[in-house]
Amino acid sequence: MTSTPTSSAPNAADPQRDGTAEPILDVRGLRKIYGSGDGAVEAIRDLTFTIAPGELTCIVGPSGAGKTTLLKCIAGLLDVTDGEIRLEGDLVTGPPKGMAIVFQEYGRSLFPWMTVWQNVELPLKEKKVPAAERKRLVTEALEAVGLADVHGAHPWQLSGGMQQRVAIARAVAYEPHILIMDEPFAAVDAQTRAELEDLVRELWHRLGVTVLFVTHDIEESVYLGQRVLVLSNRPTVIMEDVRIDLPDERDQLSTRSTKRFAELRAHVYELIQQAKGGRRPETTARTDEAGRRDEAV
Ligand SMILES: Nc1ncnc2c1ncn2[C@@H]1O[C@H](COP(=O)(O)OP(=O)(O)OP(=O)(O)O)[C@@H](O)[C@H]1O
Repeated sequence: MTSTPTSSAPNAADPQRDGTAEPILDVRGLRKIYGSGDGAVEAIRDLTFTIAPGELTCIVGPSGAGKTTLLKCIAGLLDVTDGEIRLEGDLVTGPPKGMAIVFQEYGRSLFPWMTVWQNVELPLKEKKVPAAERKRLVTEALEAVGLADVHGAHPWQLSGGMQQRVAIARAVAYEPHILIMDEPFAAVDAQTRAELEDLVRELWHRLGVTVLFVTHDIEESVYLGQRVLVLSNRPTVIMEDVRIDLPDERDQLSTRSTKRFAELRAHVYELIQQAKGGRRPETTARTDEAGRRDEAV
């Protein structure tokens, strides 16, 4: 296994690691089994991690590892089988107020009959934000994602990348405490993807929002994150919590061409390969209800 030092060059916002902040998100002993009996599928076996306020954390794992299941549990869209999830100290039992989610399928998450402005404004109306405040929030959000001049267009008149910017504007206008992004750039071309990655880092810096970003793309996770949580194969546990000790100022060209970037990418890649091959960390043994030790291989 590639050895990767994880304690040098602290990044800008890293209060959790030095113990100065209460976690905004606290996932403890999370287990999720779909169905029951012979047809039961154990998607997540045992996940425990915390996210500090203001952190930008990426999650990667092999296909089918349980990434979407984890996000759905965090978003209160799925009941957990065991364990608990707390957001800002409160147990998650349904969609939490301080959370916004950006999905991969922007085409399905925007309403085609509404203008860009109306799409961004909609959750604010549902939140009963007064009209003047809505106008300010929508204006600022559209400016932040570079779409102020197309506010009257409909989503289908925009490129895929622009539509995803609308979805991001809608999320940030909501002023979430935590922004969850589920493979948001999987469906756009490489150049647009790079622009959107930089947009996420810029908004994260500017707004101070906590970001949890799920991706299939190892390079993307290293470029974006302060941490990368690498998940094992199903039933999921954490393979490693990798600290991304790259400088906070990142640039698509220079950052990606550094030696450290290459080392971190290789390390995460190797972990994923090991996960695909069935390796699991030694600490994933779990005792089931009958008291039997269920050793991970
Ligand atoms: N509703 C469901 N009922 C039964 N099994 C399910 C259900 N949803 C997901 N699963 C199973 O749980 C496991 C994890 O699925 P999940 O979609 O969370 O993985 P993922 O890591 O997001 O996958 P991908 O990377 O391919 O998007 C998979 O084996 C999947 O088949």
